[in-house]
Amino acid sequence: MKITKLTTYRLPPRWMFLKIETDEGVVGWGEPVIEGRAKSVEAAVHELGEMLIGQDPARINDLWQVMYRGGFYRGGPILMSAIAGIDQALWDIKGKVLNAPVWQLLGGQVRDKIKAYSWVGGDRPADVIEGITALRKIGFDTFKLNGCEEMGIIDNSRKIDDAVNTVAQIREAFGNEIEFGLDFHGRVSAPMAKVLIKELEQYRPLFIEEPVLAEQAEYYPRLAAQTHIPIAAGERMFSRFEFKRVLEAGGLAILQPDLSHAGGITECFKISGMAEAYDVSLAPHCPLGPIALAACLHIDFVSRNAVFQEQSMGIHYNKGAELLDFVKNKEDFKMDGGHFMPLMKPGLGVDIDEEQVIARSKNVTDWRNPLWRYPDGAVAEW
Ligand SMILES: O=C(O)[C@H](O)[C@@H](O)[C@@H](O)[C@H](O)CO
Ligand SMILES: [Mg+2]
Repeated sequence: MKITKLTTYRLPPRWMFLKIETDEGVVGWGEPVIEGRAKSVEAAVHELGEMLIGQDPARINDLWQVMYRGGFYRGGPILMSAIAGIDQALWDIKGKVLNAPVWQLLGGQVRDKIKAYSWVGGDRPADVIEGITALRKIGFDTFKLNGCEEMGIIDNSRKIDDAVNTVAQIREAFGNEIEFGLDFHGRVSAPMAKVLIKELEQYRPLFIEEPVLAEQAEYYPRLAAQTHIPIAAGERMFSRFEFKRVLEAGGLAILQPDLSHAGGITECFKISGMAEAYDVSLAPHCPLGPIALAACLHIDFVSRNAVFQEQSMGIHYNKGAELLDFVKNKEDFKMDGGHFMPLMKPGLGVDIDEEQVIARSKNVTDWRNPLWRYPDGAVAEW
């Protein structure tokens, strides 16, 4: 079998799908994208595609090494997201050829179901509580919310109180019948993270995510040393060579590699094994579309240290398309009591509605993340 064509489709809300065709008619789908830089990743996919045309799609490990090591300059969000989507599509092809779901090819299930969590938006505590109440009705009991708005490098106690007040009201409303992670989203400097974490300790959030930016990862062990709250990060780390450093330094209790940013299934399966060796859990990052989610689920079902799975149903970013809009077999993303069941169809197990993809890929507006500024005009971390 030989790879014959790569076609990319940029789609609402901020996704990109990749279709890889072969000379025997077997097709694989992937989701290479970095939110806000879809066109850059699209260019990278087609640059890397030049090395794939005519190659045997079954040789995933070799093709991965060719794409990664074949370039003198490597790594980073754009190239690793391009490799990720191509890798997902190659695993999709392999599963279809061998008539088995990817988790079966990776050694079979390690669990029967995986807990899902849902984003809950809202700027005021009342909105957040309303959101959680609605999501509980459809089976979720685990949530994630932004831990704070923009936060000055050194900010005042009112900003801290605002952030803590939301969390206090959530605990007040629901006690410990629910759990929630707080995503600091890299918005917070190390000194402010120290203060915020200290004040939040008493409310026992399930985890605190990206308490500081990945480029400040040396603070993760220091912040972990001051708190009992598990620290999570990983969505802005792009290969096992980056994850190696944070595992070695310690401090992270939860690794959150993104299956569409960190080199795909091949790379994230290795990362999950590395994390297990350090007794660190895995919670793949996934605010994206159905192919990215499927890739996460295949890793969840073969990684004992996977603990919960992010998914984007109803996420505040999904304007213009919802998680399963481009999927024919919506029922295969089976949920039971806030847990995903395994995808059973061959390959990634996602049946893409190509007609819809083609139609909706025409004149797509490119999503950009907001550019925040402090009151004094300086750029703030979003
Ligand atoms: O944890 C999450 O889902 C993320 O932090 C998410 O909010 C961002 O990755 C966003 O997608 C960036 O545009
Ligand atoms: Mg995050």
